[in-house]
Amino acid sequence: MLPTQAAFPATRLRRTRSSAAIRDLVQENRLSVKDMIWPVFVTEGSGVEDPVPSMPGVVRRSVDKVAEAASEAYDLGIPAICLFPYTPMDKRSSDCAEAWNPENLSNRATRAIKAAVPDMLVMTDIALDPYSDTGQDGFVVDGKVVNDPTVEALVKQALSQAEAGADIIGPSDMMDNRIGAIRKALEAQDHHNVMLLSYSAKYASAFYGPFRDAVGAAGALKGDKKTYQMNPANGDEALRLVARDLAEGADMVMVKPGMPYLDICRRVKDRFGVPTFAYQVSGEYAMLQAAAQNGWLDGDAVMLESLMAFKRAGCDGVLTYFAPAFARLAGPD
Ligand SMILES: NCc1[nH]cc(CCC(=O)O)c1CC(=O)O
Repeated sequence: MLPTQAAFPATRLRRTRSSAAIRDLVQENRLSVKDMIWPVFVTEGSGVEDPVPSMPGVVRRSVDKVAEAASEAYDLGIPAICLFPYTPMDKRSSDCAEAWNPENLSNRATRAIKAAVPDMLVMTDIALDPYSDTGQDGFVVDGKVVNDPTVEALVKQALSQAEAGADIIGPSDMMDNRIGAIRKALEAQDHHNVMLLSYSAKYASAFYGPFRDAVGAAGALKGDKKTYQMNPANGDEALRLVARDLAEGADMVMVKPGMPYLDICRRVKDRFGVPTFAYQVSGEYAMLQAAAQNGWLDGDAVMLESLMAFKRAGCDGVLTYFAPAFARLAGPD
């Protein structure tokens, strides 16, 4: 409800913008590194920091370097890291068995982080695209991504991640019934406190391009992901997906990408009042960084403004490649 405002000059809305002190005092939202999850790419080898060309400032790290980066991130105040593996091509296959190998990159990185910084929250990704020879998030049969056999595989993947010590499991695959199936399996195996942060409203977006380069899925991917990821034209459908995932046992939900979908963030937060995250995805990061590198935008300023937009849209937190840069700029709270 908007209060009735007196007419000018009794009301001058510029009064509360007239100094830095008053602007701070009436500021509605604040950014904190405590609300950030840092996505990190993991690759084979040791001592490796391999730049991702389409994401200036982002590298793929070998497991030892991931553990080192996790310690530094923890010291910067970053509470959570999300792991994405660059699986070697010879370990990608049509049965995607590497996805639930206890010794796969993601699981080794989880254990290494937990050994180095036990209090860092580790989030892992559920989907088959880093392990498949098709670049699709599920099994492909007769040219179609099949739902139910994929969910069986995702359950195995989730259990192997929980065994490795993941705190938060993030199903990004967009199959139907995966949250319920994973939750049931986690409970049955006594992983009662493993959290599910569901990529509930994940759109079939062109903003994932640099990510697919980073995990080596771009070359393999034939076609698109439109039979499972959402149509960017839809909003109501996002609410149905969130409602469904919560009913199946999701603890937290996500909207992805972030900046072009802030209306969805706001609707989800208002409607459900559950922990709501946005993923400021690779393409959003890439376009801001590219413009900043060209001197066309002030990099720090647009980083801060874009991150603030998520808070204003109602998000409790954000997955962002900017997490360390933000932390260095803003300092711990
Ligand atoms: N399951 C795949 C996955 N998990 C996270 C992202 C994108 C993240 C980003 O662009 O930063 C994707 C890409 C896709 O769906 O093709």
